Amino acid sequence: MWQAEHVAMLLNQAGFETEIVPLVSSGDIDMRPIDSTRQVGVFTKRIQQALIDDEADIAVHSLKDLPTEQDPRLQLVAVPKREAVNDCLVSLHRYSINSLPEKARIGTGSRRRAAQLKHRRPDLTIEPIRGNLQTRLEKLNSSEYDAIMLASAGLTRLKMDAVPRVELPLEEMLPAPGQGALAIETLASASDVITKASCLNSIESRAAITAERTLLANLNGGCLAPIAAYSHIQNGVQSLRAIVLSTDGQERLEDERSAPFDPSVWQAVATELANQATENLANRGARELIHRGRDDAQ
Ligand SMILES: NCc1[nH]cc(CCC(=O)O)c1CC(=O)O
Repeated sequence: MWQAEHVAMLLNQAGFETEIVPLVSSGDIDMRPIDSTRQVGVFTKRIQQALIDDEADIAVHSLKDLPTEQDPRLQLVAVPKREAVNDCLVSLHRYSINSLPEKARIGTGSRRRAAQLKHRRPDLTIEPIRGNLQTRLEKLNSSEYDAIMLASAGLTRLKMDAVPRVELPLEEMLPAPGQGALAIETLASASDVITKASCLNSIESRAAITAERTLLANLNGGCLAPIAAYSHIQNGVQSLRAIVLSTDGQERLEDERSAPFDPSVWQAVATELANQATENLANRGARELIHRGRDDAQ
């Protein structure tokens, strides 16, 4: 709802009228772990269906939740300027990764977060956790966990500034492809809406998430593999950093590269960065790591 209202506000500022169509996704209702027994798109399918059924003109998603495979009936029209991309560690004691007590129990359902944490602290125990932010924070308070890991963007959007959190630097915890960005989708045939919604696009955020998501798609990672990627543009240069890990965090492959950013060919630059990173990681065994991770989960 925050995301939809935020986008409505941006559209209003651009002079367009909006109406919110509240929807509930299967990912909101079904509290089983999000694993390979479930389909992709648990947070986005219901919202996309509203476009197809003409219940809504514009879909607003967390970009991180949007599968990389594009439904041909739909179009990713805009990526607004990205917010906080990093993850944070939430605990009553404001632990950092280094100061967590020996063998602490950490709540996360993300293999990417678990693997990066275990890489630094093999002694920690990872426990699954699901539910919206409020539910997860209640579980922390009832001391089922010593700490939980969350995207900072979620806490910031919900103005949960009172929650004791330690921001994790990108060197310790690289985010998921698309983390902290929103995705605005429409029907591919809705040219009028496409023209209006395009004004919300940030070309730099779009270029960054394109590099991250192309890498994810190239590696066939889906949303479950321990793959982290972060791209951004600074001083006319686009950089891409990517990490692939084994689920236990013991093995870790990293790639970092950059290229001059040119807005007129942003898509080619982003794709080329991702393709080169993929090739380098694949040559070092990334596909095997990802494959093994899949078997671990079954
Ligand atoms: N389905 C989980 C999800 N999808 C997007 C966010 C956070 C906000 C974002 O990354 O844009 C979250 C929660 C989390 O990872 O803590």
